[in-house]
Amino acid sequence: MSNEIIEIDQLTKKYDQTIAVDHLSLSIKRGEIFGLLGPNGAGKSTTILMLLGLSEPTSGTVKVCGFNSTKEPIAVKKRVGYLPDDLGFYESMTGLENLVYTAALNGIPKQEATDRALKLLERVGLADATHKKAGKYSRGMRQRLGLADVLIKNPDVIILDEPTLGIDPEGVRELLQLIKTLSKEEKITVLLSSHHLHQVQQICDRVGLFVNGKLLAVGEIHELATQLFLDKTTLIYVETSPISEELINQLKQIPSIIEVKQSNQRLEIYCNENVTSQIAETILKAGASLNHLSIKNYGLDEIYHRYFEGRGLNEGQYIDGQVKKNRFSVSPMERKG
Ligand SMILES: Nc1ncnc2c1ncn2[C@@H]1O[C@H](COP(=O)(O)OP(=O)(O)OP(=O)(O)O)[C@@H](O)[C@H]1O
Repeated sequence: MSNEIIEIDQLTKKYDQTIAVDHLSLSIKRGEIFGLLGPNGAGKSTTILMLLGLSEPTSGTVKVCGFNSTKEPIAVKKRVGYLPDDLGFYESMTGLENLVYTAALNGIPKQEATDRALKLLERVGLADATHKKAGKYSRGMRQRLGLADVLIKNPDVIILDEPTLGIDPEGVRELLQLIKTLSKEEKITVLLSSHHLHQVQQICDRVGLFVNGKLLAVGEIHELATQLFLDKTTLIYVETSPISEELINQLKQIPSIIEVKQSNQRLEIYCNENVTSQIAETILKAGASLNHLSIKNYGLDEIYHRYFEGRGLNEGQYIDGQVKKNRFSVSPMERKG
């Protein structure tokens, strides 16, 4: 089997006047954890539905494990586990019974299903709740049961839509760690659709920034910053005095520095690598005092805020006015994390 588990080629979906997905091309490798990140209405759910063979593309193709999702949806469904954001269980059945039921739907013999379900309940930290009714599970427990439920058929790919919705921060950390461990140990490919930048940043190997049906950028987080900000990926804050025109010009001579902005006694220096030592040397040589120096590499929330919320250095890159109105949710707690 090819190393590319998900292959999307020029995928397009139109609903009347709306282009929900617009000539999307993307490949995801076996064992990769890929974050599909985008504001409401970006086209994430539509893409997932086409991947699962539940919605027909207007044009283009999508293949999962080598099978065309549109033409061979049953083969695709056998290999893909999908955890929607509003998963449902039989409330009066226990965790174990729910898993065995799903296994039966997937043609797994009863004894094998029970053995596998018990192992999975242990794996997702629900061993103590094996015989408890699903209706009595907390939100976090339900999500973990959901994960066990998608894993029971031994999928090659799992698609998770906002898997941490409604879970407390500790539960979120545990669930994300569990997803990561499972993916790495079992070589399961994970497609994680989310608004939560910090969570995506914690576990994804690569991220696609999706807006208005198009992928604006795709790559590892540091690559995204480079793609979106044309190399102004590192920001160094300096407090020094006195700040003279001459000092600013000398700093601009350092090769990796792209822009120097001054506000009062503070300089914001945009560059494409860490040049703190050259900056310190230049300031001290100029006879100025160095009071503060710190470096900031961009995480996803800065990437988002700089790119979409008017703080961008390259504001001409806005796709259209709508992009600015959209918001990803970054809770205060996530920002701190
Ligand atoms: N069945 C449908 N009929 C008409 N338009 C639709 C339909 N489903 C989605 N759309 C439109 O397609 C666009 C993409 O929607 P989609 O649900 O894929 O976005 P999303 O990124 O999943 O958003 P969210 O994060 O809110 O779930 C939106 O403009 C939406 O209104």
